[in-house]
Amino acid sequence: MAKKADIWKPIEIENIFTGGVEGLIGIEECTEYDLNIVSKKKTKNKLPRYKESPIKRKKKKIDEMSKSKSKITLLANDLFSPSKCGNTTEIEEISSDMKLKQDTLNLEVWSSFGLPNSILKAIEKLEFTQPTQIQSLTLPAAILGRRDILGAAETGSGKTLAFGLPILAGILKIKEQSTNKRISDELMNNSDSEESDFEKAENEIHENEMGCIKSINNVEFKQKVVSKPLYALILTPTRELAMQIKTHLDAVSSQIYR
Ligand SMILES: Nc1ncnc2c1ncn2[C@@H]1O[C@H](COP(=O)(O)OP(=O)(O)OP(=O)(O)O)[C@@H](O)[C@H]1O
Repeated sequence: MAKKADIWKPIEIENIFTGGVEGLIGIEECTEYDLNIVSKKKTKNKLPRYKESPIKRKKKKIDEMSKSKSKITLLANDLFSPSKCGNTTEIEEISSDMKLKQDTLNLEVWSSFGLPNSILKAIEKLEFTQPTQIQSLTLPAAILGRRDILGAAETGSGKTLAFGLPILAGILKIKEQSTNKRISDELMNNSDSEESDFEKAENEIHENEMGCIKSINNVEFKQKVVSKPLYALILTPTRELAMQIKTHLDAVSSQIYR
Protein backbone atom coordinates (compact mmCIF):
# COMPACT_ATOMS: atom_id res chain seq x y z
CA MET A 1 0.00 0.00 0.00
CA ALA A 2 1.22 3.49 -0.73
CA LYS A 3 2.16 5.75 2.15
CA LYS A 4 -0.63 6.55 4.50
CA ALA A 5 -2.18 9.92 3.83
CA ASP A 6 -5.48 11.52 4.60
CA ILE A 7 -6.97 10.92 1.19
CA TRP A 8 -10.38 9.79 2.43
CA LYS A 9 -11.74 12.86 4.16
CA PRO A 10 -14.75 13.20 6.39
CA ILE A 11 -17.42 15.48 4.96
CA GLU A 12 -18.90 17.94 7.39
CA ILE A 13 -22.61 17.34 7.68
CA GLU A 14 -23.41 19.94 10.28
CA ASN A 15 -26.59 21.92 9.67
CA ILE A 16 -28.02 19.11 7.58
CA PHE A 17 -29.32 17.10 10.49
CA THR A 18 -30.74 18.71 13.55
CA GLY A 19 -28.96 16.60 16.13
CA GLY A 20 -29.53 13.20 17.63
CA VAL A 21 -27.78 11.39 14.80
CA GLU A 22 -24.18 12.15 15.75
CA GLY A 23 -21.99 9.12 15.26
CA LEU A 24 -24.65 7.32 13.26
CA ILE A 25 -24.00 8.94 9.94
CA GLY A 26 -20.62 9.56 8.45
CA ILE A 27 -19.63 10.26 4.92
CA GLU A 28 -16.11 10.36 3.59
CA GLU A 29 -14.95 11.32 0.17
CA CYS A 30 -11.84 10.62 -1.83
CA THR A 31 -10.82 13.71 -3.74
CA GLU A 32 -7.17 13.13 -4.49
CA TYR A 33 -7.19 10.99 -7.55
CA ASP A 34 -6.18 11.60 -11.12
CA LEU A 35 -7.86 10.43 -14.22
CA ASN A 36 -5.33 10.31 -16.98
CA ILE A 37 -7.43 10.84 -20.03
CA VAL A 38 -5.81 9.16 -22.97
CA SER A 39 -6.28 11.49 -25.91
CA LYS A 40 -7.40 9.76 -29.04
CA LYS A 41 -6.26 10.95 -32.45
CA LYS A 42 -9.10 12.09 -34.64
CA THR A 43 -9.90 9.57 -37.30
CA LYS A 44 -11.82 11.89 -39.57
CA ASN A 45 -11.99 9.87 -42.72
CA LYS A 46 -11.57 6.45 -41.24
CA LEU A 47 -14.46 4.14 -40.63
CA PRO A 48 -14.27 1.89 -37.55
CA ARG A 49 -12.92 -1.49 -38.55
CA TYR A 50 -15.50 -3.40 -36.56
CA LYS A 51 -18.36 -2.70 -34.24
CA GLU A 52 -18.60 -4.24 -30.80
CA SER A 53 -21.54 -4.26 -28.44
CA PRO A 54 -21.31 -1.61 -25.68
CA ILE A 55 -20.95 -4.37 -23.05
CA LYS A 56 -18.08 -6.00 -24.96
CA ARG A 57 -16.44 -2.60 -25.40
CA LYS A 58 -16.75 -1.90 -21.67
CA LYS A 59 -15.33 -5.31 -20.74
CA LYS A 60 -12.42 -4.83 -23.11
CA LYS A 61 -11.77 -1.43 -21.61
CA ILE A 62 -11.79 -2.93 -18.11
CA ASP A 63 -9.30 -5.60 -19.13
CA GLU A 64 -7.04 -2.93 -20.61
CA MET A 65 -7.34 -0.77 -17.50
CA SER A 66 -6.59 -3.67 -15.17
CA LYS A 67 -3.38 -4.35 -17.08
CA SER A 68 -2.26 -0.74 -17.19
CA LYS A 69 -1.87 0.69 -13.71
CA SER A 70 -1.09 4.14 -15.05
CA LYS A 71 -4.42 5.00 -16.66
CA ILE A 72 -6.23 5.67 -13.44
CA THR A 73 -4.13 6.68 -10.50
CA LEU A 74 -6.71 6.54 -7.81
CA LEU A 75 -5.03 6.44 -4.46
CA ALA A 76 -6.97 5.77 -1.32
CA ASN A 77 -4.41 5.17 1.33
CA ASP A 78 -6.73 5.53 4.22
CA LEU A 79 -9.34 2.99 3.27
CA PHE A 80 -9.61 1.87 6.84
CA SER A 81 -9.26 4.43 9.55
CA PRO A 82 -7.24 2.79 12.36
CA SER A 83 -9.45 4.31 15.00
CA LYS A 84 -12.54 2.79 13.44
CA CYS A 85 -11.24 -0.50 12.12
CA GLY A 86 -8.28 -1.38 14.27
CA ASN A 87 -6.10 -3.83 12.44
CA THR A 88 -4.13 -1.73 9.97
CA THR A 89 -1.27 -4.19 9.70
CA GLU A 90 -3.58 -6.77 8.21
CA ILE A 91 -4.93 -4.20 5.79
CA GLU A 92 -1.47 -3.12 4.69
CA GLU A 93 -0.53 -6.74 4.14
CA ILE A 94 -3.61 -7.31 2.02
CA SER A 95 -2.96 -4.24 -0.04
CA SER A 96 0.72 -4.84 -0.70
CA ASP A 97 -0.11 -8.43 -1.53
CA MET A 98 -2.76 -7.12 -3.88
CA LYS A 99 -0.24 -4.92 -5.71
CA LEU A 100 2.13 -7.80 -6.25
CA LYS A 101 -0.57 -9.92 -7.77
CA GLN A 102 -2.29 -7.27 -9.83
CA ASP A 103 -0.71 -8.38 -13.09
CA THR A 104 -1.23 -12.06 -12.61
CA LEU A 105 -4.49 -13.81 -13.30
CA ASN A 106 -5.74 -15.50 -10.14
CA LEU A 107 -8.52 -15.37 -7.62
CA GLU A 108 -6.33 -14.97 -4.54
CA VAL A 109 -6.57 -11.23 -4.70
CA TRP A 110 -10.38 -11.41 -4.80
CA SER A 111 -10.45 -13.75 -1.81
CA SER A 112 -8.17 -11.42 0.17
CA PHE A 113 -11.04 -8.91 0.11
CA GLY A 114 -13.16 -11.14 2.34
CA LEU A 115 -15.56 -12.27 -0.39
CA PRO A 116 -17.41 -15.52 0.39
CA ASN A 117 -16.56 -18.63 -1.64
CA SER A 118 -19.83 -18.59 -3.56
CA ILE A 119 -19.06 -15.11 -4.88
CA LEU A 120 -15.50 -16.13 -5.70
CA LYS A 121 -16.87 -19.00 -7.77
CA ALA A 122 -19.22 -16.63 -9.56
CA ILE A 123 -16.35 -14.26 -10.31
CA GLU A 124 -14.34 -17.17 -11.66
CA LYS A 125 -17.20 -18.29 -13.89
CA LEU A 126 -17.61 -14.77 -15.21
CA GLU A 127 -13.85 -14.74 -15.84
CA PHE A 128 -13.24 -11.56 -13.90
CA THR A 129 -9.76 -12.75 -13.14
CA GLN A 130 -8.64 -9.61 -11.39
CA PRO A 131 -10.37 -6.68 -9.78
CA THR A 132 -10.25 -3.27 -11.37
CA GLN A 133 -8.62 -0.45 -9.47
CA ILE A 134 -11.83 0.99 -8.04
CA GLN A 135 -12.81 -2.53 -6.95
CA SER A 136 -9.41 -3.12 -5.31
CA LEU A 137 -9.73 0.12 -3.42
CA THR A 138 -13.27 -0.24 -2.23
CA LEU A 139 -13.97 -3.95 -1.69
CA PRO A 140 -11.67 -4.59 1.30
CA ALA A 141 -12.78 -1.35 2.93
CA ALA A 142 -16.45 -2.17 2.46
CA ILE A 143 -16.34 -5.89 3.29
CA LEU A 144 -13.54 -6.25 5.84
CA GLY A 145 -13.63 -2.72 7.17
CA ARG A 146 -17.41 -2.27 6.93
CA ARG A 147 -16.82 1.32 5.84
CA ASP A 148 -19.16 3.65 4.03
CA ILE A 149 -17.43 4.80 0.90
CA LEU A 150 -17.91 7.60 -1.56
CA GLY A 151 -15.81 6.75 -4.59
CA ALA A 152 -15.38 8.07 -8.08
CA ALA A 153 -13.96 6.45 -11.16
CA GLU A 154 -14.49 6.81 -14.85
CA THR A 155 -17.23 5.09 -16.76
CA GLY A 156 -16.68 1.43 -17.46
CA SER A 157 -14.19 1.08 -14.62
CA GLY A 158 -16.19 -1.52 -12.69
CA LYS A 159 -18.01 0.63 -10.16
CA THR A 160 -21.11 -1.58 -10.16
CA LEU A 161 -19.32 -4.54 -8.63
CA ALA A 162 -17.36 -2.19 -6.36
CA PHE A 163 -20.60 -1.52 -4.48
CA GLY A 164 -22.55 -4.59 -5.65
CA LEU A 165 -20.24 -7.27 -4.29
CA PRO A 166 -20.29 -5.91 -0.72
CA ILE A 167 -24.10 -5.86 -0.93
CA LEU A 168 -24.26 -9.45 -2.19
CA ALA A 169 -21.67 -10.56 0.40
CA GLY A 170 -23.75 -8.90 3.13
CA ILE A 171 -26.95 -10.60 1.99
CA LEU A 172 -25.25 -13.99 1.87
CA LYS A 173 -23.99 -13.42 5.40
CA ILE A 174 -27.48 -12.58 6.67
CA LYS A 175 -28.90 -15.67 4.96
CA GLU A 176 -26.15 -17.88 6.33
CA GLN A 177 -26.71 -16.54 9.84
CA SER A 178 -30.45 -17.09 9.65
CA THR A 179 -29.96 -20.64 8.31
CA ASN A 180 -27.52 -21.40 11.12
CA LYS A 181 -29.94 -19.97 13.65
CA ARG A 182 -32.79 -22.05 12.27
CA ILE A 183 -30.69 -25.21 12.39
CA SER A 184 -29.59 -24.55 15.94
CA ASP A 185 -33.18 -23.71 16.97
CA GLU A 186 -34.36 -26.95 15.44
CA LEU A 187 -31.68 -28.89 17.24
CA MET A 188 -32.48 -27.18 20.54
CA ASN A 189 -36.22 -27.74 20.23
CA ASN A 190 -35.86 -31.20 18.79
CA SER A 191 -37.34 -29.97 15.48
CA ASP A 192 -40.93 -28.61 15.12
CA SER A 193 -39.69 -25.10 15.89
CA GLU A 194 -42.04 -22.30 14.88
CA GLU A 195 -40.66 -19.92 12.28
CA SER A 196 -40.79 -16.26 13.11
CA ASP A 197 -42.75 -14.00 10.73
CA PHE A 198 -39.46 -12.59 9.53
CA GLU A 199 -38.05 -16.03 8.78
CA LYS A 200 -41.24 -17.07 7.01
CA ALA A 201 -41.13 -14.00 4.81
CA GLU A 202 -37.46 -14.54 4.18
CA ASN A 203 -37.99 -18.13 3.11
CA GLU A 204 -40.62 -17.08 0.63
CA ILE A 205 -38.11 -15.04 -1.26
CA HIS A 206 -36.85 -16.55 -4.43
CA GLU A 207 -33.15 -17.13 -3.96
CA ASN A 208 -32.20 -14.65 -6.63
CA GLU A 209 -34.89 -12.05 -6.45
CA MET A 210 -33.81 -8.70 -7.69
CA GLY A 211 -35.93 -6.10 -9.31
CA CYS A 212 -36.04 -2.66 -10.74
CA ILE A 213 -38.63 -0.23 -9.57
CA LYS A 214 -39.64 3.09 -10.96
CA SER A 215 -40.83 5.99 -8.92
CA ILE A 216 -44.20 7.54 -9.59
CA ASN A 217 -45.43 10.71 -8.00
CA ASN A 218 -48.40 10.72 -5.64
CA VAL A 219 -48.71 6.98 -5.30
CA GLU A 220 -51.30 5.76 -2.84
CA PHE A 221 -50.13 2.69 -1.00
CA LYS A 222 -52.63 -0.10 -0.59
CA GLN A 223 -53.23 -1.28 2.94
CA LYS A 224 -51.86 -4.76 2.40
CA VAL A 225 -48.09 -4.52 2.65
CA VAL A 226 -46.04 -7.47 1.47
CA SER A 227 -43.72 -8.25 4.33
CA LYS A 228 -40.62 -9.32 2.51
CA PRO A 229 -37.35 -8.11 3.92
CA LEU A 230 -35.61 -5.44 1.91
CA TYR A 231 -31.96 -6.34 1.89
CA ALA A 232 -30.69 -3.51 -0.25
CA LEU A 233 -31.99 -0.49 -2.09
CA ILE A 234 -29.94 1.02 -4.90
CA LEU A 235 -31.11 4.38 -6.15
CA THR A 236 -30.05 5.54 -9.57
CA PRO A 237 -30.66 8.77 -11.45
CA THR A 238 -32.03 7.01 -14.53
CA ARG A 239 -34.04 3.88 -15.27
CA GLU A 240 -31.47 2.84 -17.85
CA LEU A 241 -28.76 2.78 -15.19
CA ALA A 242 -31.04 0.84 -12.84
CA MET A 243 -31.55 -1.79 -15.54
CA GLN A 244 -27.81 -1.90 -16.23
CA ILE A 245 -26.99 -2.43 -12.56
CA LYS A 246 -29.70 -5.08 -12.18
CA THR A 247 -28.40 -7.00 -15.21
CA HIS A 248 -24.88 -6.81 -13.86
CA LEU A 249 -25.73 -7.99 -10.34
CA ASP A 250 -28.05 -10.66 -11.74
CA ALA A 251 -25.11 -12.00 -13.73
CA VAL A 252 -23.13 -12.50 -10.51
CA SER A 253 -25.97 -13.72 -8.30
CA SER A 254 -27.27 -16.20 -10.89
CA GLN A 255 -23.85 -17.86 -10.75
CA ILE A 256 -23.93 -17.91 -6.95
CA TYR A 257 -27.09 -19.98 -6.79
CA ARG A 258 -26.23 -22.32 -9.62
N1 LIG B 1 -12.99 -7.13 -12.51
C1 LIG B 1 -13.49 -7.15 -13.72
N2 LIG B 1 -12.86 -7.82 -14.71
C2 LIG B 1 -13.36 -7.84 -15.97
N3 LIG B 1 -14.52 -7.23 -16.33
C3 LIG B 1 -15.18 -6.54 -15.38
C4 LIG B 1 -14.71 -6.47 -14.02
N4 LIG B 1 -15.60 -5.73 -13.31
C5 LIG B 1 -16.56 -5.36 -14.15
N5 LIG B 1 -16.32 -5.84 -15.39
C6 LIG B 1 -17.13 -5.64 -16.62
O1 LIG B 1 -16.84 -4.32 -17.07
C7 LIG B 1 -17.99 -3.73 -17.62
C8 LIG B 1 -18.19 -2.33 -17.04
O2 LIG B 1 -18.43 -2.40 -15.63
P1 LIG B 1 -19.44 -1.40 -14.90
O3 LIG B 1 -20.70 -1.29 -15.66
O4 LIG B 1 -19.49 -1.82 -13.49
O5 LIG B 1 -18.66 -0.04 -15.01
P2 LIG B 1 -19.12 1.32 -14.34
O6 LIG B 1 -17.88 1.95 -13.83
O7 LIG B 1 -20.22 1.10 -13.37
O8 LIG B 1 -19.64 2.08 -15.62
P3 LIG B 1 -20.75 3.27 -15.69
O9 LIG B 1 -20.10 4.48 -15.08
O10 LIG B 1 -20.96 3.40 -17.17
O11 LIG B 1 -21.98 2.80 -14.97
C9 LIG B 1 -19.14 -4.68 -17.38
O12 LIG B 1 -19.43 -5.35 -18.58
C10 LIG B 1 -18.61 -5.67 -16.36
O13 LIG B 1 -19.14 -6.95 -16.58
